[in-house]
Amino acid sequence: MSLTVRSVAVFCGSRMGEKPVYRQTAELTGKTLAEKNIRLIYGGGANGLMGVVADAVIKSGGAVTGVIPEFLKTRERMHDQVSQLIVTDSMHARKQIMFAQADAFWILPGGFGTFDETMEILTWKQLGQHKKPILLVNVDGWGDAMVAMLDMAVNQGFASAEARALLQVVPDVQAALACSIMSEQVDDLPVSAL
Ligand SMILES: Nc1ncnc2c1ncn2[C@@H]1O[C@H](COP(=O)(O)O)[C@@H](O)[C@H]1O
Repeated sequence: MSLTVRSVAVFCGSRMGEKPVYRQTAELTGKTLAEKNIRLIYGGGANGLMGVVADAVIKSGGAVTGVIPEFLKTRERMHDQVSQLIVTDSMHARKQIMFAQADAFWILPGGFGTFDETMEILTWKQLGQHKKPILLVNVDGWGDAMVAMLDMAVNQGFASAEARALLQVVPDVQAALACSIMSEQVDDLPVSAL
């Protein structure tokens, strides 16, 4: 992996959620990515927090790649202002492209789709398919239940502590940015130094 994070895939809700802080964090995420010249990779919709992140990147002059399956173009209101839009023929193709194009993954508040994306990218890492940083931005305790579930799997002997450490929980966007860069540098160390 190179020393520069060039792109971040953001997984988050296709709805706004209940708390104003979710929207504020989505806006800050987009602004931060644009200011750091980091391309946003995301699900390509204009709805919910996903749309808020994309709009904030665009407003701040950044680059956005949206990846949306054909069958979701209407339901998730395909964004028509992104720098690059990739329309896939399946959810699997969407996930694969998002995975391939991202240097790191940030998880913001969301629903079932966000849970699925998080678990898939974490389990791919557990299986040694990648070493990219995964940061769960625990906005106002939104991620507590998911973190508890992961910890329970370790406590009950279904996952290793090493696997649990493949996902980092951070309090805010600035910490996600810092950890993405730090993790990358650790990945760049020769194996003997780890
Ligand atoms: N099963 C799924 N795999 C991957 N992505 C999914 C799945 N179901 C929904 N999604 C997408 O995730 C985002 C966020 O969904 P929320 O349910 O609002 O968290 C959205 O783009 C879904 O298409």
